[in-house]
Amino acid sequence: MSGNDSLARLAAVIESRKPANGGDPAASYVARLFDKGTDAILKKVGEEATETVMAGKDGDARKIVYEVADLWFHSMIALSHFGLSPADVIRELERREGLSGLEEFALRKSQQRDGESKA
Ligand SMILES: N=c1c2ncn([C@@H]3O[C@H](COP(=O)(O)OP(=O)(O)OP(=O)(O)O)[C@@H](O)[C@H]3O)c2ncn1[C@@H]1O[C@H](COP(=O)(O)O)[C@@H](O)[C@H]1O
Repeated sequence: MSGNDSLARLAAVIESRKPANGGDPAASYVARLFDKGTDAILKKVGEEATETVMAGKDGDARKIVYEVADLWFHSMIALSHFGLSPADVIRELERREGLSGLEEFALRKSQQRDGESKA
């Protein structure tokens, strides 16, 4: 079983918790978060990112995995809220495959300079 399969299965469960798909805030954590709306969803992403940083500072491998799982889970709820899916993120990572971050940075800077000189 690949990680992509688990992410796709979780994404389908998250999708099923949307109000339009009959998600019940009384019975589901995900449905409750969708019901609370954008600010609540983004707040959870921020909290879990902070908790990931704290776990990293502690250097505790078990805690890091636990907090990153929370962060991925809440990021997936945010993606779904905005009509996106893990497949969109995976496509973007695949697009970047083999392109060094330093090369990409240099390319972006030169495109910005070109844009500025044309303006
Ligand atoms: N992977 C998760 C998952 N990870 C974390 N959580 C919940 O996310 C909530 C927020 O976590 P926090 O650590 O912030 O804890 P908290 O309860 O807010 O408390 P504080 O720390 O803020 O005081 C907790 O209630 C966790 O149980 C999750 N809830 C659900 N899932 C998956 O989503 C599926 C659907 O869940 P329901 O919509 O609830 O059926 C489940 O079958 C799981 O596969």
